[in-house]
Amino acid sequence: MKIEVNNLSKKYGEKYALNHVSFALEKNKIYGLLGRNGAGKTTFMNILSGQIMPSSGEIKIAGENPFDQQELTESICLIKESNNFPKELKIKDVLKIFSYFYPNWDYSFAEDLLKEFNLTPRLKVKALSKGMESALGITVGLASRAPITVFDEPYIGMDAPSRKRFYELLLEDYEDYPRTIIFSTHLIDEVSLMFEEVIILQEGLVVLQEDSEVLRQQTVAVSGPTEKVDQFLQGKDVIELKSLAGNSMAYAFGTSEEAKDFGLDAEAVPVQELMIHLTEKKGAHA
Ligand SMILES: Nc1ncnc2c1ncn2[C@@H]1O[C@H](COP(=O)(O)OP(=O)(O)OP(=O)(O)O)[C@@H](O)[C@H]1O
Repeated sequence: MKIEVNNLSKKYGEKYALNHVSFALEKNKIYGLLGRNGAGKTTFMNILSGQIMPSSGEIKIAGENPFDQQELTESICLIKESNNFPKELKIKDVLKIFSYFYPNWDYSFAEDLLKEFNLTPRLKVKALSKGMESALGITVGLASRAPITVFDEPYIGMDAPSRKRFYELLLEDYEDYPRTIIFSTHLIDEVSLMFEEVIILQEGLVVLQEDSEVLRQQTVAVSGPTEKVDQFLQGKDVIELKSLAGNSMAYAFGTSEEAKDFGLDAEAVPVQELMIHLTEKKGAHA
């Protein structure tokens, strides 16, 4: 489902959490929604999923204004960082309730996911550890197969192997059942390879929206003798530069071909570094 965001704002008092942003998300793509604390990511995801109203502007889903709550509920699954489920419910009841909401719900996939994450269906939500509660959120988010699935830092408390398994399961299921997935995270380098497109917010503005492959092609990490690195960097937008004992390492906008012409070693720039750089330069790449 295509999502069009038109001149969307959310104001709290005098402060804009989102400041007249416009952008579009294509259907069946995995988006990374990135930005520093307070950038407006959660605000956007909450408006998209109908949890809060915008101050002005609109979001259209598949060309329509999603006024109808039923339509929204069926189309969008938002899994937040915490408190996704009533504490008194048992896991099996959580799954039952969500299976009613989502027409594409896959019962056997949900059961497989419970086993995968060692979740016992008769346990109450209040008895779960943080990581187990996150795993339940992920189970619901994936089994919903909602055309728009939104994960807002969904893995709090999960250990690294469980998170890795989650990313693998998401990609496997997405291959078989493509949908629009919006993923907000601070663990950027852990998941950046999964993103097909990256959107970076800063202080309520979109400072970058770019195809991940294009980003990878347009930026380069170089290393070599300081003199050569300096020559290569002439006239380029430098993301980061470190020098030690006659050698330098730099992240910059440029291609690996150019870097190799200078006789430098070239690799991809970690998306996390790019995000830090772009959100330091206020208003850059608007
Ligand atoms: N209910 C609220 N009342 C007042 N201000 C709010 C409210 N919700 C969000 N804000 C403010 O709006 C701005 C954007 O917050 P938001 O939670 O969307 O950011 P975020 O990018 O999700 O941050 P984080 O990465 O820390 O989760 C922040 O300045 C925040 O303080």
